[in-house]
Amino acid sequence: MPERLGPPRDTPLFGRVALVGLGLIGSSIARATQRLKLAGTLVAIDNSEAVVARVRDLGIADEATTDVAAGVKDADLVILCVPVGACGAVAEAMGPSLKPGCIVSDVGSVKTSVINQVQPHLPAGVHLVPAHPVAGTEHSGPDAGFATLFFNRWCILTPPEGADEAAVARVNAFWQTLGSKVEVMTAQHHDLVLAITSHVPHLIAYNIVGTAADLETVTQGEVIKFSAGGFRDFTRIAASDPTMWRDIFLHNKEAVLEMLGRLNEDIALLARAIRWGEGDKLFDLFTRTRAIRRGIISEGQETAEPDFGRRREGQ
Ligand SMILES: NC(=O)C1=CN([C@@H]2O[C@H](COP(=O)(O)OP(=O)(O)OC[C@H]3O[C@@H](n4cnc5c(N)ncnc54)[C@H](O)[C@@H]3O)[C@@H](O)[C@H]2O)C=CC1
Ligand SMILES: O=C(O)C(=O)Cc1ccc(O)cc1
Repeated sequence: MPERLGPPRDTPLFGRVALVGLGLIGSSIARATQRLKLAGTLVAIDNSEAVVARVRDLGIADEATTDVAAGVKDADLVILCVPVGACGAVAEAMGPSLKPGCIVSDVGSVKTSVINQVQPHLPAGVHLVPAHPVAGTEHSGPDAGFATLFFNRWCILTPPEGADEAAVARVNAFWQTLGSKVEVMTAQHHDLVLAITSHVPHLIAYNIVGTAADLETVTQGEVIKFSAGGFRDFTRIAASDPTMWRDIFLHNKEAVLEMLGRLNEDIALLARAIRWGEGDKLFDLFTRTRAIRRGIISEGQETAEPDFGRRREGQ
């Protein structure tokens, strides 16, 4: 397995690529696209003047603008890298400027809602191929991105029924060139899987850090001083961007509530086992979960170091 991104391409995969939203994910795609020469021209679009100015300073795109309609004009590939709740408004603003044959994709952590928000605003002949790179950190903004973020990570494509196969293949090739392993599934299935593997874990982290902060009998100093590994890991997750995560929960409501219901039932069973001294029940569960963790590591999905350590591999 190669440890680094491949060499730059002789010919770009796409002519004009427009990224909307140059935060952690958008700026990581920009850096990798530049390094691998995946685009003839790379356009950065963000509604924040400060972000556009920073992108120019960093030199991670050929053009940078706050004008989404102008920025996507003549684009062959547009990737929405904004919070999921902003996708509909961006699609509405850019729809009339998209050229026929253009591929519109995104990186949202929720898929059904993004498809429902975006599809109605796309003119005929424009292809929607939603994507979700399952890679990230708790940091945000254009300075947080790095070119190797997607290397050896999964990227899930959720093409709607009847999606243009050639467009799906091109988006697949794009993510593979960024170093991702690509899997295709329905948006509904994606939202269910990610609810339990990503969304509910983040909710638990936000909750436990909030609960610890509200305790009256334990001081904040003690929480910080005696943070064992588990709590420290939760605080990293709970430092993730509030706008992004608010949108994820509001836009994956059904799946998250379904998984939370299951979780509540299972936590009640654990509480009962503790109350009644049923050590064998606790032991059996902890043995099963240890095997799951070891399976994840041996499949190479997780390194000994957490995600943010990957930054040291280089920009
Ligand atoms: N942060 C993570 O670890 C991951 C995030 N994602 C998804 O990627 C997307 C982006 O997340 P991040 O890069 O972390 O966020 P971020 O907060 O770092 O960047 C978002 C950028 O979008 C811009 N923006 C917001 N609304 C806009 C609009 N209406 N028009 C133009 N620009 C707009 C903001 O100014 C900001 O620069 C989200 O949908 C998130 O669910 C997916 C995988 C991992
Ligand atoms: O920082 C972490 O541990 C993450 O879980 C990053 C992350 C956040 C959102 C996604 O949709 C995918 C990955």
